[in-house]
Amino acid sequence: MLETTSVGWGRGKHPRHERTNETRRTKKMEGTLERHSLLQFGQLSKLSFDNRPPSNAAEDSSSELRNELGSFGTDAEKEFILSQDFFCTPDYITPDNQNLMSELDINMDHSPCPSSPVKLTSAKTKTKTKRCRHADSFSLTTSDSTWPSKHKVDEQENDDIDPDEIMVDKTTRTGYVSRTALALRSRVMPPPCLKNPYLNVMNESETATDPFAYQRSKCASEFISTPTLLFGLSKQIGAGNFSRVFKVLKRIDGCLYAVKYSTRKLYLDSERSKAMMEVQALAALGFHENVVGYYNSWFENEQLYIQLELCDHSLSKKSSLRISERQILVIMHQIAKALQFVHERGIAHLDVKPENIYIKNGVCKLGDFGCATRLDKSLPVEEGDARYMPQEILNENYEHLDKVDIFSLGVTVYELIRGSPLTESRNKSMNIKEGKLPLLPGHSLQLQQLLKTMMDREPSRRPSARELMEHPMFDMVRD
Ligand SMILES: Nc1ncnc2c1ncn2[C@@H]1O[C@H](COP(=O)(O)OP(=O)(O)OP(=O)(O)O)[C@@H](O)[C@H]1O
Ligand SMILES: [Mg+2]
Repeated sequence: MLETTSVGWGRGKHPRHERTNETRRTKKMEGTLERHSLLQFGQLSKLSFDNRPPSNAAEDSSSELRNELGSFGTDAEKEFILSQDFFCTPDYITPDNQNLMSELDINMDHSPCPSSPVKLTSAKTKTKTKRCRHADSFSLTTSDSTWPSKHKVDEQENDDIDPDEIMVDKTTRTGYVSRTALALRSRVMPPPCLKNPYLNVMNESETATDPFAYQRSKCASEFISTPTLLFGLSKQIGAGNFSRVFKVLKRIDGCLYAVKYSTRKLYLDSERSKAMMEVQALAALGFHENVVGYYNSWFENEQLYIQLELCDHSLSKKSSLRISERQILVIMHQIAKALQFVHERGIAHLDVKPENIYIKNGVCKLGDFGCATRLDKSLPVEEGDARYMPQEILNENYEHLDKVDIFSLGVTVYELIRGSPLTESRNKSMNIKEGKLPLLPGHSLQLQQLLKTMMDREPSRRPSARELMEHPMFDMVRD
């Protein structure tokens, strides 16, 4: 069995006992939801910034999702409808006739905010504090019109707080901390603020030209209201070993996204830092059409949420279908492009497999950067799914981490050609790891030869992603 081949894999993202297809199937069947425990409106913070407009989410209309949800009938299906509770308040459908502007007017305090607050003792100055505080809470309500009434009540109850508690700096505006902010902070546990280790690999000019660098660092320290409230309708579309993925509608822009969240609660800083590696890798990489787009991430209720570009499905859906050689070449070429991009930024993916390759409008996107590490071995190596890993990784030889991805892509393509999930037979998987591929009837010898090289036992003999891209086999699919 495959497990026997994965000796010494305890450190990986995929524990040995969770590697079997059976377990995987069972996991994917888990449609029930831990309902409201997530929405405790506490312990949240914003890690990064919405840094790109959605590329196409708008075209996938919200009404489509509403229709899909509306057609659910059975109890099992209703389970999924309940998943809406995950991401939204009970009024999860934004009323069509809402008049946002007039609501803003009602909340708006037109009084000027004092530019330099001073210690307030008189009734008059107390009023000033109130005004300023109103202005502050206005900014919250504009960004989140569904700010829970529970919080509003809290604020009113706190109305008699001694201004001394509020004015932390008596002379400068920058030192002003509003009551809203104080109330928020009392419920917030910010994530550890770390330097992005994946960004170190970029040369200075690349970092300097990162158009979002400023916003990222600025927003890393910002607190916002419960971010899941920003999302309306939702429906589970995937599950991994430690995560679930939802298709969600973002209220404010009306676009659909995928939001992945960790099923395990991350109580320790070390656990949170580890989970954050995935978003740090995504953020450091930036945009590439063959890499799943990253928008935002945050901690809420000790779970990490990642807002991603929504794709149609993963390639694993295709592994039961017969795929033509041309389609195979398209997939290989597009993922080789993604790998070239990732490797050039000094990063290895280390979990390339059909489940982690998504299709959107016919374009392949590499996703799930939960195992991403640096090629220079300055970060810990956490290997992906053992079935797709070459022997050297199992022997903890990390000299050629980029070639690990090439090997995994070879196995992925081999699996797609076979049309059935990889066998868990030890003998067969050992043969693959040795580069001994059985003949693949109906496919060109050139393709089979290429796969054999990609899965060579000796990593240095495998082509690099760039070499792969330039292979003449791909001439017919190059755009
Ligand atoms: N952006 C997305 N668009 C559409 N579906 C997605 C997206 N991200 C993830 N999925 C679906 O959710 C599944 C699980 O996601 P992902 O692989 O990121 O989770 P994971 O817990 O890291 O997985 P594992 O550790 O088991 O590899 C994917 O196989 C895919 O089917
Ligand atoms: Mg995955």
